[in-house]
Amino acid sequence: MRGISKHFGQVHANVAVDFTLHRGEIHAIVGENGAGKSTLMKILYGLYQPDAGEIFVDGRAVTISSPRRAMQLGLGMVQQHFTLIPVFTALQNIVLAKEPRKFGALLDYQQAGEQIAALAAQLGFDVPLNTPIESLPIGAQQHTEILKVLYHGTDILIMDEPTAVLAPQEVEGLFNCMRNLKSEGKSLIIITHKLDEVMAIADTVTVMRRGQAVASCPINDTDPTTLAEMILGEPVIPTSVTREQTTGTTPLLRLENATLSGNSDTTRRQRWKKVFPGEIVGIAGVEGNGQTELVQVLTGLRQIDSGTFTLNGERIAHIPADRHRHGISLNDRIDDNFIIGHHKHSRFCRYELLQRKSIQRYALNALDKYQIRVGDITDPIRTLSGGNQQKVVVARELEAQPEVIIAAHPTRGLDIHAAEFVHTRLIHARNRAKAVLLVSSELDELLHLSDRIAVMYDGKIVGVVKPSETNKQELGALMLGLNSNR
Ligand SMILES: Nc1ncnc2c1ncn2[C@@H]1O[C@H](COP(=O)(O)OP(=O)(O)OP(=O)(O)O)[C@@H](O)[C@H]1O
Repeated sequence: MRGISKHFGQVHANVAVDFTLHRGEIHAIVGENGAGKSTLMKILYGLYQPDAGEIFVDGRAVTISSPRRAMQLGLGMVQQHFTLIPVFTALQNIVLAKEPRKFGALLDYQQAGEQIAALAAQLGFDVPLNTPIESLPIGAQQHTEILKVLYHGTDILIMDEPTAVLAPQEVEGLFNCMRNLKSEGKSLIIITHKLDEVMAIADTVTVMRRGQAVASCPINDTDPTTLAEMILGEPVIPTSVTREQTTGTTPLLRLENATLSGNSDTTRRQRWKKVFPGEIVGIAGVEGNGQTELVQVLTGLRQIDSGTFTLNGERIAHIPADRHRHGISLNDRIDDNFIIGHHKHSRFCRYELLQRKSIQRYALNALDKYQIRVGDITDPIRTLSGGNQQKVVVARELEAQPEVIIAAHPTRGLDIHAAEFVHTRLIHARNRAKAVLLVSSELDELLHLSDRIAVMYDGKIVGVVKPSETNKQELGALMLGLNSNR
């Protein structure tokens, strides 16, 4: 890609970007939220047209007018938010738009199924091909996306933050798959905010800052500190927050012997849970072990079948795991998204009328505080980069002075700087005697923030440990149900 530029209104998302990918290379793209990474890749995949610049594939100048054209050129993309059809099976999704036929007209799923099962086995994927996508865990959905892209004959695979939704164990599986594809001569582009992942998987790294590609080098010529500095454009100064001694003794949130029937016939049994004021309780677990249901109960989205659940706080913040479904209203304005759920507050609404000026002032203030860069505050929130959308959710929830904070993967998709900012805010909330329940798939985040970590396995809390008295190995074992004697 040479001299690629793209603007949206006032925002210059890409400014004269040069980007080169070699055959058989894994190339990482890093940069702050809103730096222009997704835009560059969407241009390569034909989702956006550049204002200026040229694209060459195999040395040939090409115009990529649509994803269909991109696919013809051997380009495939797994986007931040999957594009699968929930009610279709994995197999139906994979073959969509390239259905195998026999006798010219009849669909031949069997032949396609065999071919795809062989491909899945080769990559080490375990995808139940005949299950509807909506019933599959997120890791299997991602495998389906990858299989779909490869089934369509991809030489260049683009993945936008593929690890953001994966548990640590699944990340290793994805990396193995990437290495396999590379050894077959395929070329891969991965966008990620995690610099240890860049160091582990990439051959080359390109750094983007404010729409420009500011550096590109072999991975052996750099290190995480240098990369972080290039991303920010200034030396990284770690912030430190003091964890104050807090003394509350009345639990703000308590579950006792609570049971909840799952969607299938499993019974979720929460043995014990209480969160004192001024405490961060981390919830660790491999996805699908009851964390989602726990959050649903705590936020009132589902009722328990038996046992007790008490909540002593009045104001509860909820940072949901799936921001597109539960966190924001994609087609609504950015400023309106800042007050969803608080819109009846006298500050924003009088005589049943929204107070536009006051809402805008509030939103502008939050944008500034959380360093969210936007073109126009009245634009639909879907025009923001993924990380900036997440920042809006976090800002809205934390700025409402909640007493209890239920945060599921609050830093998912955030750059290092923004993630650190959110961590600081959660610790501040804790120091001010708020109760925080933090669900995260990142053990480092849990160990860094939590006062206690509860590990979930098969719908139960199988252990509660203090970060100072445990380590990743022990947590990992508990998460796999191997050691539940604590
Ligand atoms: N469809 C669009 N309409 C308007 N603005 C857009 C659109 N798509 C992207 N932008 C803007 O372009 C800029 C770059 O966004 P982009 O999604 O490329 O960033 P990114 O580096 O991928 O960020 P993140 O790490 O948060 O995903 C942002 O300021 C974003 O708001």
